[in-house]
Amino acid sequence: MGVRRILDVDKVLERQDSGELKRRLRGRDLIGFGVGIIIGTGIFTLAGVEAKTHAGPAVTLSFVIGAVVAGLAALCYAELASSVPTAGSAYTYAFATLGEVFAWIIGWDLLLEFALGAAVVSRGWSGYLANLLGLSPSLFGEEAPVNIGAVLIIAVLTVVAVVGIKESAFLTNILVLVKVAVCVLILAVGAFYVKSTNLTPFIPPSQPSGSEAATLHQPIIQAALGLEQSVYGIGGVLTAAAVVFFAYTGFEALANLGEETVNPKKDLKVGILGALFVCAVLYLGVSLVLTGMVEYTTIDVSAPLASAFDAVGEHWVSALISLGAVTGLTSVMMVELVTIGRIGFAMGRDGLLPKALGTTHPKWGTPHRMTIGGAVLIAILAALVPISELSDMVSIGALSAMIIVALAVPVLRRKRPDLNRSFTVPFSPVLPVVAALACLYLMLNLDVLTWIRFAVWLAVGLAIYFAYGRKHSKFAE
Ligand SMILES: NC(=[NH2+])NCCC[C@H](N)C(=O)O
Repeated sequence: MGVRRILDVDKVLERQDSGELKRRLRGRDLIGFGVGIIIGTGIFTLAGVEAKTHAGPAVTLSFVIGAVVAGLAALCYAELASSVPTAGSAYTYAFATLGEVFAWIIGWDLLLEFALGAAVVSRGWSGYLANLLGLSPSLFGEEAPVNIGAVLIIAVLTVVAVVGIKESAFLTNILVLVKVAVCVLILAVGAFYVKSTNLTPFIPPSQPSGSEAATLHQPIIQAALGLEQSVYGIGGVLTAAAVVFFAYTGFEALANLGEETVNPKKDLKVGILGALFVCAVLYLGVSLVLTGMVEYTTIDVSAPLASAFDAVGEHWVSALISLGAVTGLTSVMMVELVTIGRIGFAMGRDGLLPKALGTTHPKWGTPHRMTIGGAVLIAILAALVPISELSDMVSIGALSAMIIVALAVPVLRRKRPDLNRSFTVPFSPVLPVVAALACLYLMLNLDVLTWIRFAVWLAVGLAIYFAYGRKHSKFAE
């Protein structure tokens, strides 16, 4: 009993027609949402930071590794999202394959990923805006006791998310056009300033890291095996790959839009794989241009791309980059808020969260209670806590959900061979297992402190499940 409560896939499919959420999204909107949440701080900041500190010019290789792992996971998401379209994504897939307690843990994990994603990005947004408009750092900067900028942007975007999915898609599409244009501009202008001397040696030789990092800040695999700490070399490229993986996370949000897509069987797979592909191409280009323009040891980590263009006298490009970053981060938060609403809605509908959260607004057709509730928590967090360094928590959350999703692919094929699958991962079960192992490997390259925080989060989640969800679940009735 209990642990083995499994949600019947046919029940999930029946809900397709419940009409609680409104089917208003087309393929173009999904690509917009996908690119909207994917391109953000990862490419604007982390690429430069990791080139300087871990990988040198080979940070482009780290982005290739990240793209391959994200691509494998995306194939698995594409299969499940197009065969079992739902607002719950990984949470629902886990419910249909592994059972309720796993579903709860994954749902809890996704809430962490998307809430922290929004909170971390809102603080970054506030800082960029302050730079762009010369606003006071005591209200908008990291040192602000209450980060007003972060709260304001979350509040505004929450209104849009509540009013409608079509409105959210419209705003996201516009923001995405601006940020993609800025990325293309970086490539077009930057290409003229690439010097091959900056790119050689492409993989700087491995060297002992100057300072011994405290155990808490070592990759858990290094700490566990007592490996010597070093930077650059192949090891540095892999460490950087785990960090820049953050840049690819977020595409999973599309799998939460299955009940709002006009033609989910066709459009979800195209959206997930298409958005990731577009972003990967841009990332590889931008990271190559950045490391080709600036000698990696001299990268300015506070604004790597903008200062690279300032250094060559192209100040107009650097101004547009700041604009691209602000619009880019706005769309990331927009999609995070939309997604939080759907995940909590799906969990509330099953009774694992309060049932009131699992309802939609009669007029707007959005999960308004969960969206507003989630946004309030995000705003409080972003206002008061300097959480910028928590981006690794977002990655660990995304990676662990990806592992479950990858494993759910072969499990669901065995349980329900009859399902109408409009897309299938090639070479299952080999490819899904490789995907899961690759995600696990990147997780092991995240630091000890991130693992401890993650374990605490999951423990709190389990406690809540046994105190609340287990009794209130629809399956307990
Ligand atoms: N839910 C998430 N994974 N959110 C984080 C998205 C981060 C985005 N990929 C970036 O580079 O800024």
